[in-house]
Amino acid sequence: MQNIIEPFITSAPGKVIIFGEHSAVYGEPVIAAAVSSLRSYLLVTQASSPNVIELDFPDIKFDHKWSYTQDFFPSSATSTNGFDLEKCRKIFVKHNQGTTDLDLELEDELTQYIDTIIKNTLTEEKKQFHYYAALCFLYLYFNLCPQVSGVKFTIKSNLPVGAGLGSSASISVCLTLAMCKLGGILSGMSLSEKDKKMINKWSYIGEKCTHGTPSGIDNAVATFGGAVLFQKQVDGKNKLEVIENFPQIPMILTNTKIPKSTKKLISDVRKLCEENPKIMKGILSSMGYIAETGASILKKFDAQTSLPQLIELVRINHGLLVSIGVSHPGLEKIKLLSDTLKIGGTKLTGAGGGGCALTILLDHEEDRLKIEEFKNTLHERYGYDNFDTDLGGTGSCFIDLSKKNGGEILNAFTENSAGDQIFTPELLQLLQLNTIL
Ligand SMILES: Nc1ncnc2c1ncn2[C@@H]1O[C@H](COP(=O)(O)OP(=O)(O)O)[C@@H](O)[C@H]1O
Ligand SMILES: C[C@@](O)(CCOP(=O)(O)O)CC(=O)O
Ligand SMILES: [Mg+2]
Repeated sequence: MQNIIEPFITSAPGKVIIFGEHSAVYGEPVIAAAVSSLRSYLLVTQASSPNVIELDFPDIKFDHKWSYTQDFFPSSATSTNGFDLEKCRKIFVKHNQGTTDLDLELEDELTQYIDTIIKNTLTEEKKQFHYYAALCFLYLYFNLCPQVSGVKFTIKSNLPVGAGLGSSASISVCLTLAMCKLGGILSGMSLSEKDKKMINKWSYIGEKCTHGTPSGIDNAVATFGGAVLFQKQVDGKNKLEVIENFPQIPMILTNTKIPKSTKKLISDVRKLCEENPKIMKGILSSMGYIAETGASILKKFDAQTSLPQLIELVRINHGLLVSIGVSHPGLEKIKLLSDTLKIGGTKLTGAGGGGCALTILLDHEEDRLKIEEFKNTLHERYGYDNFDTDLGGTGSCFIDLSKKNGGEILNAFTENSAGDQIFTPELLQLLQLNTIL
C-alpha cells in the first residue's frame, strides 16, 4: 500500500570560505560562514504515480522520472546483476557506523549500479551538472530510503550554481534531510545536535559524489549554519568549532559567473602536490596558518584594528591561491579594482577558477562612493553580480507547511520557474517564519 506523502520542505544555506580553501582538503584548518540569505530548498511531494521517483531541478534545467520497478529494482534482477534492498541496507549500516572498513566490493557494486542507471536513463548528453546531481541523489537515495517510491523531489535555490558558494553541499544537505525523513531515520522535524551530526556525515558522502575529495567544510557549514573553524582529520573524526558571535564583517561577494569545475580544480591541485610535494607542503601549511590567525582575529573582533589585519591575510591567502593555479583572469579583475580603489582586500572564495570573490572592506566613511564605483564598474564593465549578504544564520532545517500560509509556500514552489525568480521578499519572509528550528 503506497503511503501518502505529506508535502514538506528542507533547506540549507550556501557558504563563504573566509580563509583556507583547497588547503582544507589536505587537513589544514579552514574558516567558513553560512550565507544566510542564499539558500537551497527541496520540496518533497507525492509523485504522479506510486511507482515513480521524480526529480525537478529547474535551476540546472534537469528533470527526470525513474521507474522504481524497472530502473531501480527490476524483479528480473538477480543478486549478481541487480541491486536489492538487502545490499542497500548493508552499505547503509556500514556508513552509519562510520566504520572505515567499508565493504569496498559492495561499495563499488553500488557505484557501478548507479552509474549504469544514469547511463541507461539520462538519454540526453550527460551534462556535468546533471550527472553529478543524479549521482549525488541516487547514492543518498539507495542508502537512506531505497524502499520509498511515488515521491517527487523539487529543488529551488537562490544560490548561484557552481560559483564557489557551496551550492553542491547545500543540495546534498537538503537531500540528506529529506531522505532521512522519508527513510524513517529522522522522526521529527526539529533537529537535535545528534541529528545534525548524522546529517553532516551523510551530506559529506553526497558531497564526495560531486567533488571527489571534498574537505567537508561546505557540508558542515550548510548543516550547522553560523560560522565554523574546521579541520579534516585522517581518521574521519574532523575538528569542528562553531565560532560564537561571528562578527558581521563589512564585505562584498562578487560572482564573476565564470563557470568552473570544483572537482577538476581540486584534482589539478592534487597533481601539483604530487609533482612538487615540498613546495606545496609549505604553501598549504601557510594557508592553514592564515586560517588559524584569521579565526583568532574574528573571535576577538574589533573593527578598528581587526579589519586591516584581516585584509592583510586576505591579500596573502589570495596570493598563495594564485600560486597554486586556482585563480582566473576574471577574478584578478576584481582584486585589481579593489586594490586600485584602496577600499579593502579581495580573495577568491571556494574552489576558484571562476565563481566568486570576497572583498573585505576597510569600511571607512569616505569610501562609500568608491565602494559604489567598485560595484557598478564590476557590473557594467564585466557583467558581474554583487551580493550584499550577512554571514552566519540558520543551517539545515525543515520548513513547516502545516501552518496557515503553508499553501502559499507550496504554490510558489510548484511553479516551474527556477529558484531565483520565485524568491520574492514576501516568500523569503514566509519561509523564514515557517522555519522549524
Ligand atoms: N539549484 C540546484 N539544483 C540542482 N543541482 C544543483 C543546484 N545547485 C547545485 N547543484 C549541484 O551542485 C553541483 C555544483 O557544485 P560545485 O561545482 O561544487 O559548485 P559550488 O561551488 O556551488 O559548490 C552541480 O553540478 C549540481 O549537481
Ligand atoms: C576547494 C574547496 O576547499 C572548497 C570548494 O568550494 P565550492 O565547491 O567551490 O563551493 C574544496 C573543499 O574544501 O571541499
Ligand atoms: Mg561545491
